Amino acid sequence: MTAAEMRAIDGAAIAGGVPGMALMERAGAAVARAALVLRGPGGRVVALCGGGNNGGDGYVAARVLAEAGVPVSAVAIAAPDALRGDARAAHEAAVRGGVGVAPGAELAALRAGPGDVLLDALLGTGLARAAGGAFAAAIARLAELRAGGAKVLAVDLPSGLSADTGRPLGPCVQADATVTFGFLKRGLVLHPGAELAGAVEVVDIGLPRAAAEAVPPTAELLTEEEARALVPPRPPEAHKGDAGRLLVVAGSPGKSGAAHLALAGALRGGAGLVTLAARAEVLPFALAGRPEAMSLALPGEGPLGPGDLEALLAAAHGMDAVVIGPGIPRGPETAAALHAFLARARLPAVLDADALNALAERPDLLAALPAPVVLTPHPGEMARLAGTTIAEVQRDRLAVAAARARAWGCAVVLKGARTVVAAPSGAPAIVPAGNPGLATGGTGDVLAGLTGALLAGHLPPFDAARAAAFAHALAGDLCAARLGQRGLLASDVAGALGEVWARWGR
Ligand SMILES: NC(=O)C1=CN([C@@H]2O[C@H](COP(=O)(O)OP(=O)(O)OC[C@H]3O[C@@H](n4cnc5c(N)ncnc54)[C@H](O)[C@@H]3O)[C@@H](O)[C@H]2O)[C@H](O)CC1
Ligand SMILES: [K+]
Repeated sequence: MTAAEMRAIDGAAIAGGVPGMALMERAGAAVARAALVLRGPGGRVVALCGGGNNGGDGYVAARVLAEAGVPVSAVAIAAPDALRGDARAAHEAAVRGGVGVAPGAELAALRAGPGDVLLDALLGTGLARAAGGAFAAAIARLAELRAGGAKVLAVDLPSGLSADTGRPLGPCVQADATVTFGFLKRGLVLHPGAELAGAVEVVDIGLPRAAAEAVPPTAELLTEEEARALVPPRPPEAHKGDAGRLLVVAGSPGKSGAAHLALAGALRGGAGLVTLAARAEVLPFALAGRPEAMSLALPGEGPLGPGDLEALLAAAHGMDAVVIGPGIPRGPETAAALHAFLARARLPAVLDADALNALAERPDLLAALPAPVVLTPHPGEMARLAGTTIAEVQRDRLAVAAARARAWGCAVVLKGARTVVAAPSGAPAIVPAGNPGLATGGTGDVLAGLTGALLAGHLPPFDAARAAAFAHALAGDLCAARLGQRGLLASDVAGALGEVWARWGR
């Protein structure tokens, strides 16, 4: 959920007769429970409270702990007389319940260490700008005390983190754990928010189902079970033609490995028959150790261009899907040739790497293609295709992927930490698997081949893209567990796809 979506659900719940104070009570009680889990023997709890409802949750948690006899106090980072509504009531109840509330000025004198828990109830989904003044000072103090051994428990989300993008707006709390209310916020799943939040617990605060259903999600977290369900089991009587025929156009001198890895991804991805089309000099290296693949030499030399069109169309005959891009020889003539090929072959296609770079000159051509297309850009390729910068792409990966998928009428797999998969309509999916070990040469080629294999197996493009992105990330996690992130190679990831299928019973 985004902050606005949470506000809408909250509003619908209150309009539907659930008092806001009841929500705040459950939120605060859940925070109190989590604080007891984090607290060490004899530890104290201190709630640092802001001026909105996030602060109100902090006051409720402090009161609940005081009622349970836990040593607890609060620090008012926003002056209590400026509090309104439920937050004001929560503060008053805390004071009545015996919670000592110190003014923000006393923050510098606050002591906390091992065993103690600091509640970050400064700012939640109401964050509107970078924290400054007393809020920035409180965030800095939390970091100092955490360095001294105290634990930080974030209320709803680490203060300073954008609930929508996963990026801090300015100074931001680093938490050990976060208790979030009702639904995961996007920012807790996307990087770097996922690290800033620590261990995230989603708690039910009694938001009615009807209130939640009134606000359809605009992003989905893809679960392993959902990804698995996208991949159909093989029918008992399957033959290799049913499993799909895939054409892979990949590789050039110096980049024959890209073709090799795309083939590995395609074969381990379960394509029934895989054919590589590449310049003759690429084939011996690309096919080495891959006797399962077939091949076709593209006559001519240099960049792919109009001269390759007839040979590629002949190769595409009878195929179910095509992967184009990993390591292809590219020149100014390549974009038009690829477009002509896709327009005439009318095959579901995965476009990766240099095919994307070629099309960056004419991304408008994508919208008019006759068959479904999956694009698998990394942030640099996306920036070129979208005519923007990498920083802009990374600032809001979900929004960029969704907007480009809509504009180009394609499924888009925006690779990187927390891969995002978007379709021309509907909510984009976040893939909560994968690790930095996948940031190594060739893993993208494996993903392109794998996605092509699923497309060739007649999965709709968004399903193929989501299943492939999850399976690939999970294979990367299985490899990292064995080899470390540093030791992981792209070819290991292709091999580990087999373990993913075995785990999924596919
Ligand atoms: N989702 C729910 O159903 C429930 C959520 N609860 C909690 O409420 C907060 C959101 O509360 P809200 O009052 O809208 O906002 P905040 O407390 O996050 O912010 C308060 C206030 O602070 C101002 N502000 C914004 N940015 C800054 C800044 N950088 N520095 C200083 N002040 C800033 C802004 O004007 C805000 O109004 C949610 O996260 C949950 O914790 C409910 O308690 C339970 C139901
Ligand atoms: K917070």
